[in-house]
Amino acid sequence: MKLAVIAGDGIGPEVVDEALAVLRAVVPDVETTDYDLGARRYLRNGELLTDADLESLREHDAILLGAIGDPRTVPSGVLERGLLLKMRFALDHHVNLRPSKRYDGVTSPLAGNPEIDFVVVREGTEGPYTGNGGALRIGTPHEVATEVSVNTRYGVERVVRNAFQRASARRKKLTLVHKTNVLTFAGSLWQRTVDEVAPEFPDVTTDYCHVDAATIYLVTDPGRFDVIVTDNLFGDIITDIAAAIGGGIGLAASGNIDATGTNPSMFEPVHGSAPDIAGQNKADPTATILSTAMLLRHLGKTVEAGRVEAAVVADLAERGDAARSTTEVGESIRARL
Ligand SMILES: NC(=O)c1ccc[n+]([C@@H]2O[C@H](COP(=O)([O-])OP(=O)(O)OC[C@H]3O[C@@H](n4cnc5c(N)ncnc54)[C@H](O)[C@@H]3O)[C@@H](O)[C@H]2O)c1
Ligand SMILES: CC(C)[C@H](C(=O)O)[C@@H](O)C(=O)O
Ligand SMILES: [Mg+2]
Repeated sequence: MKLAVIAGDGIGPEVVDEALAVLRAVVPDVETTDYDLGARRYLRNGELLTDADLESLREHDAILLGAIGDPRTVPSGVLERGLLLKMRFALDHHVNLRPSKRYDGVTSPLAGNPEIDFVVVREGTEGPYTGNGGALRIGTPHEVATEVSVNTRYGVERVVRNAFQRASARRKKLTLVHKTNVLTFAGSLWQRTVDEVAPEFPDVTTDYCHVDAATIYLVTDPGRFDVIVTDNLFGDIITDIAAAIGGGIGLAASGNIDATGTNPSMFEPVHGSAPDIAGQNKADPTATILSTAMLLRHLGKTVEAGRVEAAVVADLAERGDAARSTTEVGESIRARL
């Protein structure tokens, strides 16, 4: 198994260290290649993600990433767009898979500590993320900025079909989250695509929620969701809510998947570089460890993935509220493998 490792910025290296130690314990012969990508390299030589980096990343079975972005030293968007999004787009990571699950022993901030178990299939290569737009008369009172959302039938259909497949393998309910009452061009394309793919999955019930209402239901009635399919930006926003209700951003894992298998998929925590706690051994590495389990499962290493998940589940069941350091959590999970 050849794994590319991008520790990245802020807490990235801290959480990735713990995840790699877990991974090495279950797959001792994993071959890793470290990539110096992120703020340090950008500030040193201006490089973000070169063609050579991409070519080399493609030689791996999968990519593990910590976090990208260092708002204290690099202007917002430079690393996020020029590196992270460039990689997701270049490697055609169209399925951004973000499960939300409240594990036993974890307390949700929601009243009654409800069971939470749904998956967001976030489109990963289109929407308002494509960089299609611009600004005129910058800095003047007449400045105009546009950020165009790109939605193609091809791009929407492939994630919708992927989401149906996942729903069919789960509780058989698919909810489209969008804003069809206002974003009528894109909304119509998404809704029609869901309606047209639905007959291929007669066992799956479909539902629709405007994204604003979805934020209500996520905190009042998360049990109504099984699989959510949504666009890139709505998916970004609701998966931070999904992380929070599931017990915290430190537990939320994700996969950026090229479902065709042409390019290596990339696994990373949902959270960012958390500059407020970076370098303090405070970040929870659980999200990155669970992302590693997703990576193993994606590569067909189901036994190893199951071992990692079981160790995390056992640790969470007994974790309690006492604050633990990054390294303590990592050690505790490894001890339970
Ligand atoms: N995929 C990524 O690499 C990714 C994702 C989100 C944000 N970012 C970038 O990260 C930087 C910081 O962004 P932000 O502050 O909006 O979001 P963030 O996710 O980094 O932090 C939000 C809050 O969550 C906390 N947090 C995050 N991860 C945690 C963990 N593992 N354990 C405990 N607490 C944790 C932080 O301390 C902070 O209070 C920005 O540059 C942003 O663009 C990158
Ligand atoms: C850093 C940013 C580009 C990224 C996104 O918006 O996809 C992040 O917020 C995430 O959720 O992975
Ligand atoms: Mg986000």
